[in-house]
Amino acid sequence: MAKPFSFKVLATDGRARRGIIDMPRGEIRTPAFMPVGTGGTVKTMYMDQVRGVGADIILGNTYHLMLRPGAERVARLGGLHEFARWPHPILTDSGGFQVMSLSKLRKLTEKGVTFRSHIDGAPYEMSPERSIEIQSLLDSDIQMQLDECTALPAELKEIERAMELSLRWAERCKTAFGDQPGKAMFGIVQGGDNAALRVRSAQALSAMGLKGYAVGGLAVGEPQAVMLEMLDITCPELPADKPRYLMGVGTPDDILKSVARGIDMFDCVMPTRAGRHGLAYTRRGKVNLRNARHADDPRPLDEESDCPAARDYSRAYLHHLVRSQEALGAMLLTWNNLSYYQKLMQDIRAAIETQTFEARGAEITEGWARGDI
Ligand SMILES: CNc1nc2cc3nc[nH]c(=O)c3cc2[nH]1
Repeated sequence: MAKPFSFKVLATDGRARRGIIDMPRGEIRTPAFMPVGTGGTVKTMYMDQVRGVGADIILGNTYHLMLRPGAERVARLGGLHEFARWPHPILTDSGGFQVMSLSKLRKLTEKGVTFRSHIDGAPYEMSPERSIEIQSLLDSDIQMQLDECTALPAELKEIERAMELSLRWAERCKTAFGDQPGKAMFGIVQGGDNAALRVRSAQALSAMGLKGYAVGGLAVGEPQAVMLEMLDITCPELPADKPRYLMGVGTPDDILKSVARGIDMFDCVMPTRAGRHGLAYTRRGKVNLRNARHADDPRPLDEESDCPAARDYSRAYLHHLVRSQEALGAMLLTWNNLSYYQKLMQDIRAAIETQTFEARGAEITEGWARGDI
């Protein structure tokens, strides 16, 4: 019998929580940052490196994998962990968000979404049941419900319609998921920027007794203040003994402020995407290696880092690689960025354990403000 899914809060500091999720494929130290592994790969990284920077779990995109190479094919080849050689936990999103942001000719009804692939125009339909089936074929450890994320700003009645549809789809996903020992299906709170709808969504999902809860419908272009206000409203309505996952977030500053409001899990393409565009995250803020000011700078990004990409290469060399569009440029900067994000999470976890989260957060923020010397 597989070890059941469990979440324990080990320490709190204000509303911030230090916890641990225990699953058959390993433990997830929270607050956790999940590197995005869109098509079964964390772009430009070997999985050993992803593990090496301290990631306990990665995110896989159902939409991309169902289109190519196909969920049934991945299942025939032993599942996503085997396919991508990542033996630790994987969370897959449901695909709904990517359908609405990437696919063509999409139509959404009570049944689900129909759409055409952005790759070859082939027609697909995705119901809540099919989304869970695909995530199970991928052998995903944490599966997300199919939902409808409303783009903001939106009319109140539109936000309400999508929130209520997402609740009905949560019930259908819970039924379709059934009882997969050692795995979890998370619900997703919707409700846009409306407090009453957020509360209704969170309370209805909490009543379903799910293993974890995501806060969706945010990081869709709204100001940070609106996102944080929605967390202030939503988190208190979710069970304190279950993980809370803020989807698609975010910058290091977003993460600090969201942990302070009770969020335990994050995913964001920023560190990986920025790495491919010549941007480095460091404890002194962001450094754009495309900038000519780095052309003769012999210093590494951060001499104190334990990541070779940050410690062993000059800015001049990184600038050269980025300007010449050498693959190694994207590789080293992605490595640096993921290492920085994991170090940030490690500092956050340690600060909560020692009840120094607020002070540590202020120190980290000052480091960014000091800017890159
Ligand atoms: C990058 N921002 C962002 N990525 C998201 C992914 C999501 N998936 C499912 N449901 C969501 O509401 C949702 C919201 C999101 N915001």
